[in-house]
Order: sequence, then C-alpha cells, then structure tokens
Amino acid sequence: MKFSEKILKDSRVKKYYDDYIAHPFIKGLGSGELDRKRFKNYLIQDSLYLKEYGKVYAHVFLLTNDIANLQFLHTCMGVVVADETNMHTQYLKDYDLDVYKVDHMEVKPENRKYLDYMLSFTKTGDVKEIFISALACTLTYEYIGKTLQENFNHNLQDNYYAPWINAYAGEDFEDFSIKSFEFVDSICKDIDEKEEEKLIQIFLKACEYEMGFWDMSYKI
Ligand SMILES: Cc1ncc(CN)c(N)n1
Repeated sequence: MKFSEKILKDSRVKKYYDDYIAHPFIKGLGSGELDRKRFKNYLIQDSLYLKEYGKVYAHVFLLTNDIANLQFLHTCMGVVVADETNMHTQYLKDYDLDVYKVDHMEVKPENRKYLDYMLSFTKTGDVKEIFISALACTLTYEYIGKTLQENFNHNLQDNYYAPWINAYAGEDFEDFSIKSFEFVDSICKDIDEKEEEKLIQIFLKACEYEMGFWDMSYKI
C-alpha cells in the first residue's frame, strides 16, 4: 500500500476528519448560518497564516533538484499565496479589508503555534518531515469542502460561504491534493515502518493544530 493510502486509512486521522465535520464553525459554513464576525476572524487569521504557510513550500522548493518536483512546488506556492489568498481578498472586501491591511494585524497564538510547528521542520531540512507537516492543511480542507458540498448541496446557491466550499471541493483543489499525494509517495517510497509512524505522528499533530485553528476562529 502506498504511504498516502496509509495516511488516509489511519483511524486516528479519520477521527479528526469526523470531528471537523461536527465542528460548529464548519457546520455553520455548510448551513450558511455561521456568524459573519466569526468568519471575519477566520479570514484575518487565515490570510496571515497563508503567507507564512507558503514559505513552508518555499523551503521544500529550495531542497529540491528535479524540474518536475520544482514545478509542482511552484504550484503549491501559487495555490497558497495567489489562489487561496485571492479568494480571501474577495471575502475581505465585505468587511472593508484587504490582505494588505490584514498583513499588519496580530497573529493569534493558536495560529502562531501551528505555523511555528511547520516551520520548525524547515530547520531539520528533511523534505519528508517538512512536506508532511504541511499536508494536513491541504487534505483536511479538501475533505471538508467535498463533505460540505455533498451534505448541503440542496441550499448552496443562497449560501454566503458557497465560494469557500466550492473552492475546496473543486477540481483544481482536488488536482492539487492528488499531486501532493504523488509527491509524498515519491519522497516516501523507501521508508520503513518506524519512519512511517514518525511521519504519521507529524501529520496527526498538524491535524490537531487544524482543529485548534477552527476553535480559535469560532471563538470571538
Ligand atoms: C489553517 C488552514 N489550513 C488549511 C488551509 C487550506 N490550505 C488553510 N487555508 N488554512
């Protein structure tokens, strides 16, 4: 079995996925009833998150030598600092904000800790560890987007959060997620069980930080 399949089949990972779908912030996105103040809080923190998250991929880029993977890592940075950030820019207009104004705002501790966790692996220089620490970000959002699209399909046209849901449930993000898995499988093809478990622990810790991010966003 490929390592990416092992990650997805892991019962500890599945538990996080179920808990995200039950989270009030995520349920509110699906129903459209999430308080906009909470979403504003999320947008600000996530805009701050994305610009530093992009640097995690930039570190992997620097440690990579073959052109195919360099192209993929260039895409990763583009998804984060262009595509996702541009979506936030659209929403931020509703709050009389833009990413440049947000740039100088305070990074909340839950956000900072998650970023510092991922950035800590850039110091070890191990591509597998760095990339796996960043992977939960992509995979959990794809899962959340797709699940919300499936569960709330009947009322999405009037849902303020539909552009957010559709972006993460869409083909472009799915393609990004598939390519992320292919990259993981290529860099992890020779690892033993012990290293697999070490990397799964990193993935699980990132899942925990993702949950902390939803809690932080909901709390105002
Ligand atoms: C905190 C967080 N995690 C994941 C994603 C999706 N890239 C995001 N925008 N923000």
